[in-house]
Parts: sequence; C-alpha cells; structure tokens
Amino acid sequence: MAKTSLDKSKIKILLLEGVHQSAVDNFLNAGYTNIEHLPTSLDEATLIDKIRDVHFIGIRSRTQLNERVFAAAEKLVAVGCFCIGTNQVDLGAALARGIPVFNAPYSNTRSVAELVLAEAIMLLRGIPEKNARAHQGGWLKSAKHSHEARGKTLGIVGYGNIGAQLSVLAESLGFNVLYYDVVAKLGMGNATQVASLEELLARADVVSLHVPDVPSTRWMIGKEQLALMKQGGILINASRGSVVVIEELAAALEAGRLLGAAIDVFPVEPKGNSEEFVSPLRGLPNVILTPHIGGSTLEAQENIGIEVSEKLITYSDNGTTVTSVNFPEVALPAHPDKHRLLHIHDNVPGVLSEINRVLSENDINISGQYLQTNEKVGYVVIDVDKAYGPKALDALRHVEHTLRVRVLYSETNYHE
Ligand SMILES: NC(=O)C1=CN([C@@H]2O[C@H](COP(=O)(O)OP(=O)(O)OC[C@H]3O[C@@H](n4cnc5c(N)ncnc54)[C@H](O)[C@@H]3O)[C@@H](O)[C@H]2O)C=CC1
Ligand SMILES: O=C(O)CCC(=O)C(=O)O
Repeated sequence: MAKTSLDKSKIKILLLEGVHQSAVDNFLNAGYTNIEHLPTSLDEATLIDKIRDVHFIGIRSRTQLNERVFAAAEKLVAVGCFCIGTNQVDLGAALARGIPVFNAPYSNTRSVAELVLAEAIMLLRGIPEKNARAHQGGWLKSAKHSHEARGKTLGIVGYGNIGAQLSVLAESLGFNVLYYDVVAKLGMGNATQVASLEELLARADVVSLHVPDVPSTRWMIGKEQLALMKQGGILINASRGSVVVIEELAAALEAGRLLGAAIDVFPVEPKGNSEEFVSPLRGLPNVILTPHIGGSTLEAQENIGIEVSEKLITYSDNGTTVTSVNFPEVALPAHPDKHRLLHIHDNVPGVLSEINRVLSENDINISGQYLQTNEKVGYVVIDVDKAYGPKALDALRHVEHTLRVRVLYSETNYHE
C-alpha cells in the first residue's frame, strides 16, 4: 500500500449525491477509512460548515462548489466530480488554491446515447401522449404524426463523446446523421458535419443537444433557433439546462411548431427527490421529462465510482494529476524510499530556481523533479533521499508565489 505523510485514517473524504458504493469500496481498499457518504447534495451554508475539515470531496452535477465554499475549504486537497460536467465547480477558484479537479469523461456516455435514441423513437411515434391516455383509460389508436426513424434526419449539436456515440447507434437504426460542432470533427460512419447551427436546425427532423455548459452554449436554443426547425420537429436536450430557453421551448410546443421534446436537464433542478419539480413543460403532450438521469444507470455509476475514486487516490498517494480538468498534468512513477514534496505555485518566472535554492541551502539532494505548468499555475514534484526537515518546509512554504505545499512519503509526519 502506498505511503502518504498523513495517516490515512485522518484523511477525511466527503461523498455527496449518492456517489456509487464502488467509490467507497475503492477508498476503503486503499486504506482510507474516514468516509462520510451522503445521498443528496447540501445547501451552501451546510456545505460551508461541513467542508472545513474535508480533504477530498466527491460530488455529482448538483453540488455547487463556488468561491465561498472553496474559501471555507481550508484542508481541501482535491475535488472529484463523479460525472462528466464540471460547470458546477468554480475551476478557477480551485486552481487558485492549488486544488486539482477530476471527473469521469467517458463512463456514462453510452447511457446518455442509449436514452436519447430511445426517446427519439418514442417521440417520433407520439408515445408519451398515447401512453398517458391509456393510463387514464383512453385509446389513442392513430398513425397521425407517427413516423419510422428509418430515413429521418437526426441533427446532433456537439459531436463529442456522447454525440459521436449517439451518431453510431442512430445510423445503425437507419437515421441519416448530421452534426454541428465548433471543432472540425471526423464523422463516424456516414455522418456529415454541417457548417452552421442554422443549417442543422433547418435540415433535421430530430435535434439532439450534446454540448457542455460554456459561454457559447448558454441559451443557444431559444425562440429564434426553434423557429428555424422544421414544422413538427423534435428537440432533445440531455446536456445542460442552460442550453435551452425553456419558456420559449414550451411556447413552440404549445403553438404546435414542434411536435415533441425530451428534456433531462433544466435551468433549475430540485436539490433532491423530495423537492417539487417546477417547469413550464409540465403537462404538455408528447414531452418526455426526466429528472437528470441521462447518465444514471447502475453500469455507468459503478464505473464512474471506480474511475474518479482511483484518480483521487492516485493523487493522494503519489501526486499524479493526469486527466485533471484544471491542473497541470503530471504522471509520476512511484519512487520507493524517496521523500516526495508537491509544490504548487503561481506560474511566474523564477519560482523553480527559488525552490531549488532553498533545497540546496538546506543540504537536500534532489533525486527526481517533475514540473508542469498551465497558464496560471506551476506544479512541481520533488523527490529527495532524506526527509524534509521543518526548517526546509517552512522556507519552501515562504517562497514567493507559493499556493500550496504538500509532503508525501516522509517521516516528518507533516499534517495539512
Ligand atoms: N444528462 C446527463 O445525465 C448527462 C449530461 N452530460 C452533459 O453532456 C455534455 C456533453 O458530454 P460529452 O459528449 O461527453 O462532452 P464532450 O466534451 O466530449 O463533447 C462536447 C462537444 O461539444 C462541442 N461544443 C462546444 N461548444 C460548442 C458550441 N458552442 N457549439 C457546438 N458544439 C460545441 C465540443 O467541441 C465537443 O465536441 C457534458 O458537458 C454534460 O454537460 C453528460 C453526461 C450525462
Ligand atoms: O449523474 C449525474 O449526477 C450527472 C450526470 C451529468 O450530467 C454529467 O455527467 O455531466
């Protein structure tokens, strides 16, 4: 088992939003026993109170880690988003404190793609309304507005991991696939990239959104864009609630401009299963409303639990930051019997030479040194033969522009 400077039973891990048990098991197997595992997110005040003594936090899409929360998180070492999206985390605030953020970029992509494909078929056949009527004792047997998927055009906005997977599944069913992305991407199968969102909206029978929440996608589908869609078109959004102006979508459905929609994500979502879900889409026929469960399959959640907990454990045990979404990426070999120090600092000239001057003045011989920077932060990992003494550590912490210093593998038993 890898050594860390801090007794693992003292490293506090807080897992929110029902992160899968696979993550808990992984932490336990790695020797981390101080785990609090809660089924929901926490409101800001409770979170601020709780996070003060937490070293690692695991969240999903609901928990907001903003500047105020980070300001209270004095001991926080790293954040794990047990999902794809990281828009709920102020990545800059984390970076400024030397806190890497990890996510699971692939594990739930298949689940989202499968759900969207199923919804496209259901909506093309008007199933939500027919199903609702049957539950009420009605019998809506009719082929009106019902279509096969075969030969229809699916327009995918955002051709990343989910969009591209959806493209393959949809083609196998007989859809013609068009996609729009800000990046030039090679289409899977016969899928064709179009030059503009407007072109995609005008040509597709079903439009599905798979973009991240970034400034360029915020409210990208509103009245104007919906008006470009084919009469009787269908819109699916399983990306983020900030992408579609929901009132304007409701108006287009009520006016009969669109004949169906499936929406999994909303501008405002309930904090947990006991809070009422409020939306202008409630009660509209041929609209599938799901509670942000695009990625909620047991398979995806188990894999995400394993993937993200492993990233946190690896960072805790040896400082590796590979695949972090906000941090310089350093892949580190284990260096048995060495003493490892992590120094995180503003990325300005001269910090590394200052660190090395301190080491030299304290008669510390470097046996390995790894530096990576991004535009804001420098991350250097230094392995040495003998334990770092308190004097050297103190001097390293006082190097100008230092954000954070952590010691791994050391007899000094340094506590964060
Ligand atoms: N409903 C759910 O439960 C889930 C929702 N998601 C959401 O789906 C989003 C997409 O996931 P992935 O495909 O894995 O992400 P990805 O990062 O692999 O792909 C996103 C694509 O969108 C493109 N893009 C960015 N800005 C754009 C713009 N303005 N116009 C057109 N294209 C743009 C990017 O170039 C990229 O190809 C995530 O960011 C997340 O918010 C992800 C998983 C589950
Ligand atoms: O499963 C979740 O809580 C969030 C899924 C999601 O939206 C994501 O992975 O980005």
